[in-house]
Amino acid sequence: KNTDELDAKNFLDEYNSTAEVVWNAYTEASWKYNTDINEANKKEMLEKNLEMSAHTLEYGLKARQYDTTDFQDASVKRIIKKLSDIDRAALPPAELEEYNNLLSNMETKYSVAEVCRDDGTCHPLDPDLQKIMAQSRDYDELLFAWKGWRDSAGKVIREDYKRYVDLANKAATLNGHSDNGAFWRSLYETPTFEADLETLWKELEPLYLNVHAYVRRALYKKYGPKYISLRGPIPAHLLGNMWAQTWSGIMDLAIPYPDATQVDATPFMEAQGWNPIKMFQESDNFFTSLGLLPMPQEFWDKSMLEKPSDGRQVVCHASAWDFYNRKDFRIKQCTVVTMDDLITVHHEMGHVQYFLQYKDQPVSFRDGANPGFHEAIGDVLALSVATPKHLQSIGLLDKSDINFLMSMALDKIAFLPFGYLMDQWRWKVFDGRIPSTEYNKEWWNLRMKYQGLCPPVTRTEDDFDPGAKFHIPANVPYVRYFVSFIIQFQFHKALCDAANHTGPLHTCDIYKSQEAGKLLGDVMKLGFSKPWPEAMTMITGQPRMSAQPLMEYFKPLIQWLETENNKNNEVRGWPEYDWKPSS
Ligand SMILES: C[C@H](NC(=O)O)C(=O)O
Ligand SMILES: [Zn+2]
Repeated sequence: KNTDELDAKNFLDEYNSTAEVVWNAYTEASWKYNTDINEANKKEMLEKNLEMSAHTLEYGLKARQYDTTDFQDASVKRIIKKLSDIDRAALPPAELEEYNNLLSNMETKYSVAEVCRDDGTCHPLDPDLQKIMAQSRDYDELLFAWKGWRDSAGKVIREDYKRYVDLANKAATLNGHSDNGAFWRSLYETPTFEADLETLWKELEPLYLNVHAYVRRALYKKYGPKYISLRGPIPAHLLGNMWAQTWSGIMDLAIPYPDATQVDATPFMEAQGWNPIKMFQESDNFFTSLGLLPMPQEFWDKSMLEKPSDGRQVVCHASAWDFYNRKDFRIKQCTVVTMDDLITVHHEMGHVQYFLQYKDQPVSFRDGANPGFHEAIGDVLALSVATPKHLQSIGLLDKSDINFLMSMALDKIAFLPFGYLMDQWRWKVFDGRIPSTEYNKEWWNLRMKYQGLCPPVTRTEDDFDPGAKFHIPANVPYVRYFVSFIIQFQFHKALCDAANHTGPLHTCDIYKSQEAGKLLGDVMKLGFSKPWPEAMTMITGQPRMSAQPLMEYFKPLIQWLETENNKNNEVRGWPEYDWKPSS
């Protein structure tokens, strides 16, 4: 083994400069394919992917030659350790090619899937089916979109997925992990990670049960006893979202005080002629108001901020892109002018801000402190943007606190069980606790256990409902969003303290606070260079994930919900777990 630290430093310099070139080439090809899905672009992307894996393999094997035990420089040790895990590059060439083809085929099938009516008109997920799921209040039309999407997008990738699991596990074991789920969890560098997540969920479950019971009552009023049991699970297609992962789409049914001013800024955005560019400029303005970095001109020149109207097929799922040349950063989003998408704009801009802040780190450190950090940044700013005070200041609405907190809870609290169950399903698939013969049964067992949902129509193993959620065909881990929805409230509280905010946490708007911006900017500059508990301590003064700030933020609503649900003698949970809606 090579114990020469100077030699290792030179090796890492060579790695860094060659990686920037190879990763940039792949990212450009991947962008081209994602914004113009066709065979030629797919071929180019797959070639560049193989070149990237060849580079990862070459340098990964060299990195493994070093024994860094007695090295002085902690960063050199950290990078050598990270390089030594070569992920899919460990697969034999034929299987690597098969794996990459599987991944691009699954993501493409998802992105081009449509649901067609008897009259021949067909609907893509974005914007058509998403709009139906958020706005329709017709039980059968919702069922048409819900079942149609799962038939068109989920069912068709079930066999691909089975093979993907085998290859992902093979790559993981070749890198010394027990299975691919263990590899994904290793990115958090936290031996007690699973126990920590369960502790957080147990603390937050009572909040979720209160929101679930309250929303079930609202849906009962709308759809009646045929379709809703006040002691049973909720049919999964009635929650205002294709995956029932956030519920603000049915805020009109759940609003506590209908005569207090509306909570949804969408009508105001439309009335004032907002367009996607304006939404991104508004977000950029928020970041610079904190003293954070503005988007570079290249961002405005090269991003795709709307769904193209020239017939190109694109991957509409919103994403932020780092081109690893310290200059080029983009967002790809099929933006619609709604409050919901204004929040998503801030989410994606948070990723780009992180890219900008750590762009001078070595490529191995151009990542979030952990994947949850990366997902949290944009949401932290959105917590300020969504406040009545801030929306007023940008000429949008005003309203009562409970209505506002309910709209936030329908997204932030409703999401927690979904964010938690997605990778519980995948970790069990990867470690064999869920065999392929039970993919769908176990998916719905988890959907029932954590979310208190049931399918509106019978599901079988001919279906593959997890495949109808982007991150499954796209091989994007998901527990990062559960982590993000916890830590974003820790960050929010810390930044509000830095901004000398006084009063209840949910009224805090850090807009224009240079102190808050500096705190956040300094953490983003670290990238992946330090273990995330150090980054957490820099912001919050302590190293752990904690549910306390989220509970503090929602405190006024929790009390209101307890009172309201007790008044209605609501059952918390779904003891009638085998109830089914009439179909
Ligand atoms: C929460 C997650 N966000 C994202 O992919 O950007 C989702 O959309 O499911
Ligand atoms: Zn994200």
